[in-house]
Amino acid sequence: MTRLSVNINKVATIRNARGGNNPNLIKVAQDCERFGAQGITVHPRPDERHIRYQDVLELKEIVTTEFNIEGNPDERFIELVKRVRPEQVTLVPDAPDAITSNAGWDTIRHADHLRRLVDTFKADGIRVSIFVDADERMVEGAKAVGTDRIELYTEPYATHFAENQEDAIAPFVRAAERAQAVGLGLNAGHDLSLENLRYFAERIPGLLEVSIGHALISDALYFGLENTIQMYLRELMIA
Ligand SMILES: CC(=O)[C@@H](O)[C@H](O)COP(=O)(O)O
Ligand SMILES: NCC(=O)COP(=O)(O)O
Repeated sequence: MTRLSVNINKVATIRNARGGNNPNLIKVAQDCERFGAQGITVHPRPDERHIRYQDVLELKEIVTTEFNIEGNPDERFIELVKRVRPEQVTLVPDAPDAITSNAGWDTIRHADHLRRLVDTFKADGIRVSIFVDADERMVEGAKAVGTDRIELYTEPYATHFAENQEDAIAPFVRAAERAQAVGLGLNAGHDLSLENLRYFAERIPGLLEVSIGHALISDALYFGLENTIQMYLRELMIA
């Protein structure tokens, strides 16, 4: 079964627009869980433009499903994650000024750095996932540094899905098969949506978790949060 982790970055974006506490991030996280989400994902960025470091500390107190913290492992991020000890940390190679995540790690070039990070988080009992492109060499590189899981960066899939679904999914199937062959757990995320999720989940072997934020929170404007989470869960309920 593929689990749904709701990324609540965009809820914090709206809250921060007015400087107050509306919408209340803590309540939204609790409601996501109540409505069926099997995890909560946040991606604190150095400029705290949406999730603040303080949010992560407060969320740790109330999240009862899987808490997944994503981000670029700079010193502040490492310290935060080790303090919070979420179920999972996802390492993402974001430039500080990137509008959003736009690539996976080069797991071969950065092998030593990644190995040290994996070791430090695993020593605290935190499951580690490494964000990678759908490239079998990068999957093998991730395995070599000792990570528990990888997260496939799905933006290229989402972009090409409208033109040619089979071509869009093909590298992701190959990467997933490689992950299975080498014994890596598999997550996926970025730009997954009601349009492209079922096709992806039906074809990707061993898909353990998807984290979805931008499209899901946007859909919630039209369908409401509870309905929207149920709609995404239905897309994942496949034989
Ligand atoms: C790691 C990843 O794929 C991203 O999707 C990220 O979590 C989204 O970040 P923003 O919400 O800042 O675009
Ligand atoms: N890891 C991906 C994630 O958390 C959400 O990405 P998006 O759905 O906001 O593109």
